[in-house]
Amino acid sequence: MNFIKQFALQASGRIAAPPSGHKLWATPQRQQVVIKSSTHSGNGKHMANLDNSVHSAGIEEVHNVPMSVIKRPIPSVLDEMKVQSLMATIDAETDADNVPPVDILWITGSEGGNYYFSFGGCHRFEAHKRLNRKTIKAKLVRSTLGDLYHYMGSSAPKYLA
Ligand SMILES: Nc1ncnc2c1ncn2[C@@H]1O[C@H](COP(=O)(O)OP(=O)(O)OP(=O)(O)O)[C@@H](O)[C@H]1O
Repeated sequence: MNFIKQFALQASGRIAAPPSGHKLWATPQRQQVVIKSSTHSGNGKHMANLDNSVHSAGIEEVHNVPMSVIKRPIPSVLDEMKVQSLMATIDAETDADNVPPVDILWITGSEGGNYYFSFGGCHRFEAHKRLNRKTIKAKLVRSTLGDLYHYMGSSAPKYLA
């Protein structure tokens, strides 16, 4: 746990905190998953230049985040054709890098647990889910409960522990 706390403490501001390479993830349930991160896509293209949201514009590091740790509190309204099209793109190994990483809000709870919230990227998320992908490419946007309130209003949790 000290190792994980080190990551959390080092992180400040809207940056992807962990260094490149393997990262040990902890969920509130204390599950631990080793995943890989990189600043480059598989074919060497620099992902940061492909599609930056306003939230992740300054973040270059891309992580393979386990789908199972991502909370999506707001149901998606989906365009079925777009989901199907994205599934085909993601499934075609050579085209997969055309799909940019989603943004994930990373919040550290008051007792040190890590929480990963996602609001946009509805079609990319759904496509990964239907393809039974275990992970999704994402940029981690260091966030607070205040940021969560911005998305969820009074439905936002008052604390995360
Ligand atoms: N076959 C495809 N269909 C749709 N988008 C694709 C496809 N291949 C690559 N992309 C890229 O994937 C990204 C999809 O992002 P987009 O904002 O359109 O949807 P989303 O974020 O997944 O869902 P939403 O905007 O509804 O939350 C775009 O950058 C788009 O260029």
